Amino acid sequence: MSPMARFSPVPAATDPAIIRNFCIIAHIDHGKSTLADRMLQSTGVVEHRNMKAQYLDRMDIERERGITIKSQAVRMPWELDGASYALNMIDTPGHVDFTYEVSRSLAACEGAVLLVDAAQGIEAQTLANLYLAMENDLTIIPVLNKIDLPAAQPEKYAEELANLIGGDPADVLKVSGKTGVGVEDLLDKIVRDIPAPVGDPDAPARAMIFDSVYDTYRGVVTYVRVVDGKLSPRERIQMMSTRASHELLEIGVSSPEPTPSKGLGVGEVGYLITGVKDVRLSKVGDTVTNLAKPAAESLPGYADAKPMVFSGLYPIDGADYPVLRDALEKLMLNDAALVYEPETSAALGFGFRVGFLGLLHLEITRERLEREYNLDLISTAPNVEYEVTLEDKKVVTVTNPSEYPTGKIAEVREPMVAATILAPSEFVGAIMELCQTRRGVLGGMDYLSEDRVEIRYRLPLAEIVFDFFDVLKSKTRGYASLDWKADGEQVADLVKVDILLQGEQVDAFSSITHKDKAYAYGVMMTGKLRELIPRQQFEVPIQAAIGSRIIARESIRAIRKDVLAKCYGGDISRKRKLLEKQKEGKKRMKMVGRVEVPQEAFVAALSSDESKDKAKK
Ligand SMILES: Nc1nc2c(ncn2[C@@H]2O[C@H](COP(=O)(O)OP(=O)(O)OP(=O)(O)O)[C@@H](O)[C@H]2O)c(=O)[nH]1
Repeated sequence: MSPMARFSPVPAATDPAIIRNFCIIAHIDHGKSTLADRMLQSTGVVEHRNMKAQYLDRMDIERERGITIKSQAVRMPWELDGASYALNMIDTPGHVDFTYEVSRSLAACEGAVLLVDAAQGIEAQTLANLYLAMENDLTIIPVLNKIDLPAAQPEKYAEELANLIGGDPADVLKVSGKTGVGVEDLLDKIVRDIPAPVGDPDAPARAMIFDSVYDTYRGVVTYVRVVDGKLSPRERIQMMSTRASHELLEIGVSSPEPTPSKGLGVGEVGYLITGVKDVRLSKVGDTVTNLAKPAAESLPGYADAKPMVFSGLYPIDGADYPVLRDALEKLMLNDAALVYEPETSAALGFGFRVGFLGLLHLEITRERLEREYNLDLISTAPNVEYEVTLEDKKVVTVTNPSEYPTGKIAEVREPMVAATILAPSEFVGAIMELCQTRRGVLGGMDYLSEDRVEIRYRLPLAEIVFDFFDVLKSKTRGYASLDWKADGEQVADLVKVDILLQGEQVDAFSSITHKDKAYAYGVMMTGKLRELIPRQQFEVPIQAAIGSRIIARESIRAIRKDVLAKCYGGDISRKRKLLEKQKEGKKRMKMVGRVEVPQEAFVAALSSDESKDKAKK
């Protein structure tokens, strides 16, 4: 049968027996978005000529970076053996920073397509996502992708997959999202293997919120999966956690453009709009019910996402502070994982301390602030959250090195992670060496096949969150993959290193590091600043110190800068111009004590190139 013959319009509010809710889970770059796009095409939801590459990734940054951040749900019609079905595909992000978004999407599905690149095999996030899917009791359909690649080894990796989840290697589907080979078979298999949703159509309505997105024109758009009962337009709904009630202005499905419907019944996935402007009023994990006939019990929710990495964000131009505040408020409407509070820095002025899920989340947030709100920002060196117990037993949580207590400290605890690394076995030595230098403790090791090994380490988050992944990649010629999750905390020998300019502490440059690494940080930072700060009219010592102990020192020699030296004629207007220009330049200087530091020096000293490289991966 030609694919055209299988198109049919989106069915209206639906008998649960014909619904299949699924998501695609994969390691980053294994081709999830490409396959999703191909499915949209094969089911006729998006016509070929309207196809923008990666339809589901709506944000520009996502498209540019080729990564998926926010989950979206799309409904697709499909016919099998003469019967019509409605497939709801829920897109999930693949990057380790966004695991919490994956688990939300999984809870809305009955099945998952486990997609593996046929030239790469199983990777760390394949495993992490598979375990999440198994915890949610989803039916798993193993699929090898990119079989069009000359380097593909479908037989070998089908065996690896079958070993991992059980079953026959011959049952592993082989597809190419790029050419479309096997995609229709996959759609058939989704209909056959994934169970239809079950729920009580006559019970009071219960729908689970798995995503909430702020849209400039429509306000908050909430994505729900109906478990019991039915939601209809114009009725009043209630959010079970807050008891807030709203009128349902619109309810519908994305296919892929939002299409209003007469209601959503058992097992259906769609969106609703109530006119609220704040995503926090439509909290992910909350249960929506009917105000007139409310459900007695809410559905199990999700744990809130916990920020892992903190950084100070400051506008380069202090006058932009209110713009930054409003922009953060708007971003938070759309990103429940983002947390922030105002802070001030002697060096950088007014700004915010912002909590992120990881470095990629930080980079994306910063890029959105700069691009969508036209802001120029400085972000301070990212750090993790420490717990400090003082000798008087008081416990202080430190998310900013400048808050590090000065009193007598009994112990400092740092967050730990359980990391899983997958790599060809020839790299085991190099990986273990790297993990040891990062204060890791080996947890175990398993061979997935003869030449591929899974290595588990417990590591301090602070040691892996910045450049670990880049170093790992370079030590394994790009073959290793990494996944990690939070794993408690440990007591560690940590110190705060301060940077002093002419004896004045510059708060933005303070850092909390392990004692053994403090010296290296001091040398690096003082060296960087010596390069970046222009000479002044007096000598400027730059020092790194732990408490009152100096551990590194550089100095900038004195110079007298005479801007008029070049104008020996008597042209007074030219002289005035030069003096004006110098005044302009001064505005962009920050005074640290008596030392003038150009804004750019802060930006350059604080910019970490590693993090940018990492975000691109
Ligand atoms: N040859 C070949 N390349 C493919 C195929 N599917 C995807 N690719 C390429 O693989 C790369 C990654 O594909 P994406 O679809 O962006 O991967 P993804 O898993 O969605 O990535 P994230 O959204 O970041 O998790 C892109 O360069 C695609 O063009 C395929 O079937 N064959």
